Amino acid sequence: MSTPKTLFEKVWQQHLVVAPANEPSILYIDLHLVHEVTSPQAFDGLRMAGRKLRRPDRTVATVDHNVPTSSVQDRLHILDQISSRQIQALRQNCKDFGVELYDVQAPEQGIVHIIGPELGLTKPGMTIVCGDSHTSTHGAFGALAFGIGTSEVEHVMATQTLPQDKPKTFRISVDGALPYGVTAKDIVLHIIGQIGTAGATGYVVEYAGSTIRSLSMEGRMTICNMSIEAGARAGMIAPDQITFDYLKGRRFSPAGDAWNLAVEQWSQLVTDEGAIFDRELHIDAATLTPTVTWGTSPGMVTGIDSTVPTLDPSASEADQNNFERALEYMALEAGKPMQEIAIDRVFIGSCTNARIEDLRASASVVRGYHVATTVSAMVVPGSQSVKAQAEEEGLDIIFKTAGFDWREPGCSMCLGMNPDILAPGERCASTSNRNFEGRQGRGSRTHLVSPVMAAAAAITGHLTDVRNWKFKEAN
Ligand SMILES: CC(C)[C@H](C(=O)O)[C@@H](O)C(=O)O
Ligand code: SF4
Repeated sequence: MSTPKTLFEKVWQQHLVVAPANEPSILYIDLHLVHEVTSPQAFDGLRMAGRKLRRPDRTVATVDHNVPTSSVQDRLHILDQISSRQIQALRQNCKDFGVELYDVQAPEQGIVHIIGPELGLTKPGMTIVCGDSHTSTHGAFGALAFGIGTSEVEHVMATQTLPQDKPKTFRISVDGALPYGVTAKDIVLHIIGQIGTAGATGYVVEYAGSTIRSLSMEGRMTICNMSIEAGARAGMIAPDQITFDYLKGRRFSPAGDAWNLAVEQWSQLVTDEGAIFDRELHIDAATLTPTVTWGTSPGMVTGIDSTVPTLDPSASEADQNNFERALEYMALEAGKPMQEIAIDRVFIGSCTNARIEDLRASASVVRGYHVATTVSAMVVPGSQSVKAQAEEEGLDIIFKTAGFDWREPGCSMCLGMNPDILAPGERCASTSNRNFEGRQGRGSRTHLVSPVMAAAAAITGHLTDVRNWKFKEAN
């Protein structure tokens, strides 16, 4: 019998072109996703070298980071010069190099990590890269998916391969039923809080266990998305019936006999019994609570029913300094109950939490209520398709009636690269993935939360324990 293998090892081995000793291996890349920010120099490099794209048919581009979300009109006439130039460059490059581009008005447009899965471009067992750190999202399908730098983007464009050092493997098993009010976002925030933002550096994480198995694809994507915030090279979840059901019938999913064959092959993509990981962590789901960040890194988390932590005198000097700096930046005092933190803005969006299920969850909290008078709140669907689906279900009406701004798809307030930013000093409950200093605009203060927690905060005007929420029925 052959040695038991992990899911990662199977995908890795199936894509090895060569594996020379003492040098990085060369991996074949199945799918290359492209957006406007990290591709211009790569295309320029190809142009200067007089090269073509090796596999334009395995390359797909969209615009997400820089597009305004205020109105279709604003997207067609982008005022910001840098954004406008980057998007214009992507249009020209895709034309010159024969790449499919889902432009602002295309029904397929959206955040790159949202459209890959929803179009069925993302498939189990693939290698997927993109010049974007949150490419880890696609690992939820049992793909090996990771972010690459601009020079690597050029390498993949030219050769459809990538030199890679083999990462180590780390299995994080979460078992048991999720307590009421606890979501996939809370699981991943908890994990990052526990292992730290460098806790998975050098590893590919496989999420396993009954809790993970019970999650929808949306929830699994939320978890894999934030793997990078724990430093991981990638996050992966073995494909199963939930994965197959999600993919069936999607535009680029196999159909007919090819579907049955694909499912048969995808079903092999599980970690074999007895396979050895370099590291393992077990989490009991019963210990999880709705989790929120208080500081300026995704690892600075606490339970919503807890308080802003106090300085740990046994921590290293560097950690103590970081801690104090974070409190100062966030304008918080140690010991303050999390639920007493008032917020100015709410952002429901991003590749972490702007899929249809996320919007449904937020809407279920919002239904029948109104946004607090002190709060300005927005919902930014992750893609045109999510937006259309939400509108079909009437979720937009629930949000708009409650006083939320209902926007066009894009990265939006997840990062300050488009007009959706916080004013200096403003505090936001956000469903995104990063709360770094200045992430949502200069001087912005971010609390990372789940979609239901963001919705509850919008209504009450402060961080709120969604476990006590009184849901109102549709009338
Ligand atoms: C702009 C892009 C390169 C960046 C990333 O790599 O993640 C962005 O998507 C982010 O989330 O910070
Ligand atoms: S939504 Fe945010 S995290 Fe995701 S790709 Fe866009 S900027 Fe990056």
